[in-house]
Amino acid sequence: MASAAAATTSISSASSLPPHSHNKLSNPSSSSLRLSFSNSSLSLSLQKLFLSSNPNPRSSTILNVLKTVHGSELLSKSRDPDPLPQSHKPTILVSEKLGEAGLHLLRGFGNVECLYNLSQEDLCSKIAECDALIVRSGTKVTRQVFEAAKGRLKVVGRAGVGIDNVDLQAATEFGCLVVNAPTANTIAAAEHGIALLAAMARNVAQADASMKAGKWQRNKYVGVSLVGKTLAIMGFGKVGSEVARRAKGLGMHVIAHDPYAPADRARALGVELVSFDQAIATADFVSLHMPLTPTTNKIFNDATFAKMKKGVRIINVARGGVIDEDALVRALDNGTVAQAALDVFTEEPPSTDSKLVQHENVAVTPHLGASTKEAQEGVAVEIAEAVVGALRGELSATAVNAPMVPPEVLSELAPYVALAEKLGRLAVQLVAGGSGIQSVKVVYRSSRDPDNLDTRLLRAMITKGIIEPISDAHINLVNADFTAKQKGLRISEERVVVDSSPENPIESIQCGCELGGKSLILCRQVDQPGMIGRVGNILGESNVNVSFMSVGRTVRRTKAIMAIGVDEEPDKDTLKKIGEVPAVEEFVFLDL
Ligand SMILES: NC(=O)C1=CN([C@@H]2O[C@H](COP(=O)(O)OP(=O)(O)OC[C@H]3O[C@@H](n4cnc5c(N)ncnc54)[C@H](O)[C@@H]3O)[C@@H](O)[C@H]2O)C=CC1
Ligand SMILES: O=C(O)C(=O)COP(=O)(O)O
Repeated sequence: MASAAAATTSISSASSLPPHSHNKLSNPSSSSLRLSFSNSSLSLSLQKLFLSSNPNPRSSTILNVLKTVHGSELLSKSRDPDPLPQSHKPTILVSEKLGEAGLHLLRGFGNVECLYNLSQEDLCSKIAECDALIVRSGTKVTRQVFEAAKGRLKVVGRAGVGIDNVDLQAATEFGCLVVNAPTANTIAAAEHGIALLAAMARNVAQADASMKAGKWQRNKYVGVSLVGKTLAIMGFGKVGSEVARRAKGLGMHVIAHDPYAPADRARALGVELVSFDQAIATADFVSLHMPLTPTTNKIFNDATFAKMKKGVRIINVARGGVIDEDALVRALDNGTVAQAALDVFTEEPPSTDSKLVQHENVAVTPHLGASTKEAQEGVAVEIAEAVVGALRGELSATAVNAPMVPPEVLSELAPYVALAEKLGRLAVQLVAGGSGIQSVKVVYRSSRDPDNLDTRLLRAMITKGIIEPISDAHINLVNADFTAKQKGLRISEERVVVDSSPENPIESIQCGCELGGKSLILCRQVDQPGMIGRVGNILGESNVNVSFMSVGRTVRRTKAIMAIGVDEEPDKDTLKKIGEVPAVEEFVFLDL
């Protein structure tokens, strides 16, 4: 835990002091409920209560958070922050070959089991004993795997980039974090792309096979030059950019298509960003570097091959699934595509009689893009660190299904993170007695330009705080949003620019909870025995049914507040009797 800087939270009504409040204080307009945070503990100190009997049924109560310094266990299953008995180390299953440096790191933290080539059935029966699973591209982590884990699996680490072999939706629903290792194999994949490009242009693979078959076919294997040719990079991310940089060095004219890539990054490399159709229509070589997603699935098909320049050459070190392989065979047969160099396939390994693999104008490698010694050691360490961090409950910068926050944003927001969760938790418990919230509005006040304020993490933490007290499921950062949506809870955000020190990324956070169909008596009183009974009796005598009650205090025998949910509105006499209880300083009836 980081050392504590005191922080203040204030609670106030969304509306101005209403005419129906019952206030025994001299200066009602300045009243507020103050909560202070110190280290990870939350203490509540009532100063003045500022309450409203708002005729508007959608009145909201707002918690304002200023700053604090906190550490936090962000990803632990927080009902049980340390679900493993202290004596037991976590079990980490490694289902594909991983570099030794990564294994060493993992062994220093948990019990590591390396079991390669497991069938789905064996994986499903093993997974219930595991806290973490580390895979590469060869293991299918399906919904059945998450179901079979029975809630124990906390993290799946993908030792590489592509996570198309992991069912992310299922992982999220089961609250299982998925992390990957997005940077360590970039250069290896880019170099393999360039190797395939050059080898294809000069028929290296085919000529090699021919010579080994005893032939000397100099005329058959005349190639094409790269210099001056146009290369279209499809997917201008990490690998695509590195391929572009290298291709420029070979004297190629490089264009790229990527709907999400910033133009200035392309410009800096001397690459022109163009539309999909423009890229494929003008390129002599097309190199694929986009992820496999529902949008990119078979994006290269009969229709797209037909738009390509006759005699185009295709390189794929991304994913086999982005190409309709039958369509590629047709395009190779009719000469639309002159050659293809493929590292990846829809089914891996492809069948030995695959027409594509056997095609004389196709060169293939068995998914070797990331397979250099350097990349494999790097990936292993990158994923081991991410998995160990996740098992410790830390936030991961490479989380795939939880808010991914760049390290610099993470360090800047760290003081607010734990507090944001407490804010949500407090809002739901204090305001709604644990239920009945329909929507939540979070307002961030900051001197920053709203586009410069990454609030995904804070939003997720607030959601976790709100959902956990009203859900039976284990809630963590991964499934908080999903569970909120399932409960029909709407969460909206607003960023307000204020004039404050630019050093602080956030001046305040407000969390407003809108309730539906609730009636509430909020009461501030001297903390003394019998208060719950006295107020309860008054309500009981008037046949007013209590739906929930929560009490908080700051200093023993000094000040307390009480929130009482009621099924029906108490009449004036009943409210008067509550006001006449000597220890009650202020109270209000809210029809929300
Ligand atoms: N063959 C191998 O061993 C390896 C394969 N890969 C594959 O390469 C892919 C790219 O890796 P990185 O560059 O590290 O990922 P990245 O995330 O840095 O780049 C992917 C780029 O594709 C873009 N993109 C998304 N949808 C697109 C679309 N419809 N059209 C065009 N562009 C689109 C994204 O905006 C992004 O810029 C990975 O998803 C993985 O599948 C990565 C490493 C090794
Ligand atoms: O990182 C990627 O996306 C890859 O395709 C590498 O896959 P691999 O880890 O070699 O099975």
